[in-house]
Amino acid sequence: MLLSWTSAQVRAAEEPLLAAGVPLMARASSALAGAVVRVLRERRGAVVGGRVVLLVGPGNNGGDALHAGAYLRRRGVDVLALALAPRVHDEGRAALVRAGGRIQAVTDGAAGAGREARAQRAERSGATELEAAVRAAAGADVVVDGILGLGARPGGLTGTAARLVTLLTQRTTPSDERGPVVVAVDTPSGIGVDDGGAAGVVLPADLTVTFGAAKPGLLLPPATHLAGAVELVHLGLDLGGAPALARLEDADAADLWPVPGPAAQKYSRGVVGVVAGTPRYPGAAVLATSAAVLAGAGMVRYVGDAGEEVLAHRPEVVLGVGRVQAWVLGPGVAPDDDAQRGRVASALEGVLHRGEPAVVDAGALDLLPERVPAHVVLTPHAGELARLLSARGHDVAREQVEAEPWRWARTAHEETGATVLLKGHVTVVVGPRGAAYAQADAPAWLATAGAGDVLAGLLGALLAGRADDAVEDPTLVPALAAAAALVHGRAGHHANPDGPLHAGAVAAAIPATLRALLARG
Ligand SMILES: NC(=O)C1=CN([C@@H]2O[C@H](COP(=O)(O)OP(=O)(O)OC[C@H]3O[C@@H](n4cnc5c(N)ncnc54)[C@H](OP(=O)(O)O)[C@@H]3O)[C@@H](O)[C@H]2O)[C@@H](O)CC1
Ligand SMILES: Nc1ncnc2c1ncn2[C@@H]1O[C@H](COP(=O)(O)OP(=O)(O)O)[C@@H](O)[C@H]1O
Ligand SMILES: [K+]
Repeated sequence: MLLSWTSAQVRAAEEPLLAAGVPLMARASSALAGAVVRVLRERRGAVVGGRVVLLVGPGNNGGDALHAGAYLRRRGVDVLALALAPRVHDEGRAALVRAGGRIQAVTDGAAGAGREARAQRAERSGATELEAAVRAAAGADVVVDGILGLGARPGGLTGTAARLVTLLTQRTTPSDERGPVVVAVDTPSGIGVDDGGAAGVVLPADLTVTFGAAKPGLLLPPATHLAGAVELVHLGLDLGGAPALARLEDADAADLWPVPGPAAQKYSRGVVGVVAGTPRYPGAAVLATSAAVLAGAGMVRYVGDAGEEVLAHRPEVVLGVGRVQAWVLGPGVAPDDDAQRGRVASALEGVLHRGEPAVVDAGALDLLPERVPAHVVLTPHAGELARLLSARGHDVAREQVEAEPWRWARTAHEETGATVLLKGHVTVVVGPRGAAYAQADAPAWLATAGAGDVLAGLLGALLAGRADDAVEDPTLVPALAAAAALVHGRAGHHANPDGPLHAGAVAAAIPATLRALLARG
């Protein structure tokens, strides 16, 4: 499991070590230098003679870059530090200079100039300086982004740093193999370290070497897409407490998946009740029931008017109401289908009285009671979440939910009590007691009609299989929801690696995906 802690949690954990004189920056910068050495070896087969440009900001993040630069210089690397702030880390600067590295102040003349003529002169020479800096960075083997880390204020890069990064990103395209490899120090500079925002311009990294612990921003969109591969350097911090945000890996999902023992029978394995689809939209009923069957439910009951189509595709499904361990409510339920909405409402009533876990999706979301227990899982996409929150007095649009998925999923959990699984390229899950997950397991090809119905059925089977545990321990529910998102994403890859997908193929890939996952886990 990949765990992340907020900047405040990381700083608090660093404090006692710094007070005890533990050389955290030396540890961080030597690990950073080690990562750059590996990149140089991979890129050019040798370290000596490699060209590294450091982008250096005003704080300790720049200090890390400068100390790493000193180390690299001693290994025979040509190191140029571009100082993008009036003052940079004193010891780091001295170490780099002692090692024979070059340091160059960069201004772009746009700030602080006095009279007009002087300002124009400064602007001209600043522009030349900036242009030369961009050329040097674009021509390097590796650019080390040490402008800002934990100390980044909201709003992103400003001033010279912003202008340099803008010009550099225009000059280099990520797919250009001749362009520099970008290694970010701790975080890509200017991201929202704790919320994954990217308010201003950010230099996309190929690799982020992060210190002490991953930060939530490295797991959340949009910043996660700017971080590249994330390498964690352990600094020996005692982080204690709960992480802010986690990401499940295959072994975690395997641990959470119920595997039948020899005494299993279909009822003990969990019955899923599915209220989905209508005669006009039977596809959602077929996909949700199929996914529940293929994910290994003991039995699937279908409730609704699309029974014929469901049976034509999945003869294993039983029609009609009966006892279930978990519900899947809402896929393909149209707003004008009073009969199916009535069935959803009565299932939800049962959920409140008897307490089974339930997945509340699509057409069931607007039938959600005011408050529900955490073993009710909402599975909206951003538009549906915006609608649900707007109906409860929050003025929020789809784009805002997409920009800050964790924040709005948290709000929806607080408003409803439900566990909230917010779908998207990164699927964010929020549950009780601060439990939160960000899963990025799916190919973008999964953004296809019906894929959400498959997720709902798959999650329903998992909740039915672990219904007692889910009710007893509500903090387990978000982990189960995250595991379902992981399996769903992996099934997308499995169904057609790197190619187009249709939802039926994703459902069909679930058994093999689970087999592979359980064999590895
Ligand atoms: N503690 C340790 O020993 C260890 C720390 N480590 C390293 O230290 C990093 C944290 O260092 P840090 O606290 O110095 O913060 P950092 O991100 O370098 O920047 C702060 C400076 O930037 C400025 N500034 C902020 N936003 C700005 C903006 N938008 N535009 C312009 N300026 C802006 C801000 O100004 P101020 O807000 O004070 O006005 C301040 O001057 C951490 O990420 C890790 O790399 C590791 O070595 C492990 C051991
Ligand atoms: N860009 C993307 N990359 C990966 N997965 C995505 C992307 N966009 C959407 N998804 C996933 O595809 C599924 C789409 O679900 P949904 O929007 O409910 O579609 P539908 O209602 O048609 O079934 C969700 O599981 C979502 O997480
Ligand atoms: K950085």
